[in-house]
Amino acid sequence: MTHILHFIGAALGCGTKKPETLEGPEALYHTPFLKQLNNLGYVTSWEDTIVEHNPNKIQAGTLESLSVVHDFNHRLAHTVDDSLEQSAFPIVIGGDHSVAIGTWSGVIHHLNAEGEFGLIWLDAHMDSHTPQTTPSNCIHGMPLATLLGHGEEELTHLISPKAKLNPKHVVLIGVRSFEEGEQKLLENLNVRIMFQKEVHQRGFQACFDEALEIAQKGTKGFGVTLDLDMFDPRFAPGVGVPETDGALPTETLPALQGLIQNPNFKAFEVVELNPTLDRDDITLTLLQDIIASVLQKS
Ligand SMILES: NC(=[NH2+])NCCC[C@H](N)C(=O)O
Repeated sequence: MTHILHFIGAALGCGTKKPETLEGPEALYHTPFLKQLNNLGYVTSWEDTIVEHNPNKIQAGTLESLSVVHDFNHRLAHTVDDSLEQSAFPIVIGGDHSVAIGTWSGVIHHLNAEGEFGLIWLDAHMDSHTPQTTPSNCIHGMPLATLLGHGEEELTHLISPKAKLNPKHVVLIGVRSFEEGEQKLLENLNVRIMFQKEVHQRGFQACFDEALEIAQKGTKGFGVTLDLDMFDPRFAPGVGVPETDGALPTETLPALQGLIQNPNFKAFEVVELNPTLDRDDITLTLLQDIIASVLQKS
């Protein structure tokens, strides 16, 4: 199967107190990575970069930035939808993790799969706060709750007035930092959470295999959203909210290898690259290695 890959930059930073995540897509854009993928037999294009519109200079990492995040995600969702309409495979490059609201709302809307889409959330955090439970007021701590239908209607009802995800098709892997409010929400919803401790015990491959089952059973397709802070900070220093004792690339990348060949896999997203915090492009290089693994044909 020939895949047309659409890279979509999601240059958003106002969901976090360290808004330089909006420089993430640009950092990848300026590497020869896409050219190298064309040599691998892919038809690749950098489709678009969605940029943040913040005319009133609202401070990043506050609840007031909700309108900026809404406007941004509305445009992102339509871009992702268009991409799928052209039978391409969207690869979204963030941006802070609140871009997930736009990416997955767009994919799910396109597939007409509200409540019938699987999402694998690879992250050190749960990102499942609502404006009522958030300790930081940062919207990048809320995207999963939003997609599950909890939070401000402006975001939960993006594109269509329905919850995008059914908790039974969602799984988190790598969690090791969270607060009570978000934990309660996910536990009440019975979402499968694989804490990093479980990953250490069972190995990433076994966890990911189980996640694939959960995300594909009874769904119209699935996606993967990967927050670079899932990794141990030694391997991904360029993120805003690093957490020690994270995943190892040597264990994670082989499990993602060739995922593109699964016909149920509809889109991929990598978020939270903050180039100003990176060292020697370690995180930028890891991001490319991750995508290359997913795209590796056997
Ligand atoms: N996408 C992220 N890096 N999220 C980190 C969230 C950290 C913390 N739980 C908060 O709500 O502020």
